[in-house]
Amino acid sequence: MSKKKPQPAAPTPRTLRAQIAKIDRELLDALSDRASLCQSLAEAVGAPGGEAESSAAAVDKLVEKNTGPVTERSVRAVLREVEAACRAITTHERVAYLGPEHTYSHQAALHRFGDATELVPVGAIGAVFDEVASGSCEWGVVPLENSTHGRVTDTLEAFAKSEVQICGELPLRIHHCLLGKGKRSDVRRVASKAQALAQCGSWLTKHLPGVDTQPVASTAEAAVMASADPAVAAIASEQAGVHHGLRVLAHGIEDQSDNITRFAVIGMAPAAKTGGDKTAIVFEVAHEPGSLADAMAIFKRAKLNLTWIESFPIPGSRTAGQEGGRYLFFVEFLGHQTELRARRAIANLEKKAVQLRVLGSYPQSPPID
Ligand SMILES: O=C(O)C(=O)C[C@]1(C(=O)O)C=C[C@@H](O)C=C1
Repeated sequence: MSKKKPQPAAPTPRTLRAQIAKIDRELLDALSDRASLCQSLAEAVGAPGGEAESSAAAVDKLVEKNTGPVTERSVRAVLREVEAACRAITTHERVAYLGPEHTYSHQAALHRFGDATELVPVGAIGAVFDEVASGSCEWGVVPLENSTHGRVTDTLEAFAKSEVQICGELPLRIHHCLLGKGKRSDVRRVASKAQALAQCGSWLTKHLPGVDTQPVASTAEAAVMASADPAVAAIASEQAGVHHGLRVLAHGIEDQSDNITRFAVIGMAPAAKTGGDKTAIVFEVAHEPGSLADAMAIFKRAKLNLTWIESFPIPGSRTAGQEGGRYLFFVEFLGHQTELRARRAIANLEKKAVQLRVLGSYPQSPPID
């Protein structure tokens, strides 16, 4: 009979705790080393410019290497905070977003910039652009488009008037709740940002027929209103509900379960090329037959793959549908504006366009849960 090999003794809770404490000390040492290297880098190259976005792209790449058991979401949150904490030592950056706290824009800003960065709530999307253009904030976070309801008009309108750049994108999964102080049967009015009301349009028709809707400045603003009046329900995030002491009257009320809003990170400095970039431009073509088709043929010839196209009436240029109205076209394609194909296409389009502005090049980002 063969003798059984003696098994090594299973580690005791005490030794396991000691090993965990040792790893924690190593993590702290590594964090201090990382922060010192960031300080040296900042001294060597001067204050960081478009760097926040390439760091975000580096986090995205690193998250792909995660083999578990920690979830992708948690790994991303930890890496983002490490990044933000180290940046906060060398620079005091401010990020404007559509407030008050607990809007989806706030969530997006936290995802990209972490808790260590100063986040500045403002009352309207246009004000986010103003904060960045005036230099009061280095960055802004604005919703660009939604997978269910399409473009965010306030943002496109602001891009039509502003010189700020898109430096990054951040697609965020959006799950709406119906929130209220009382019961669902108490609800006489549903308040929210127009975008959020539209994303839940079918649900509202089916479950609250005949109840009025009220568009307000943001979903969190609606949560504030609902906290003051049981007859008002808000469509907002669960976090907004928790913050304002509201009950969740219904969960996941978005009409499409895969509801994603793509946010843009805006700033004044262009983002560096990462190799996996997109470029957004806005242009106007002459109001004559074939001019838009000619413009689009330029992208075909340059073999530039389009990822977004949107037409937008120039504010104040005419009455809707009437002859003589002027339109802006927002186009996004794969590639960085410094690459030869993109440079050629932009130069050719500039010759045909009445006006053209490159909104920016930025790293492609995967959706965040
Ligand atoms: O009101 C908010 O919470 C916002 O951040 C704005 C906004 C938007 O206008 O698109 C952002 C994401 C959601 O799609 C709904 C609302």
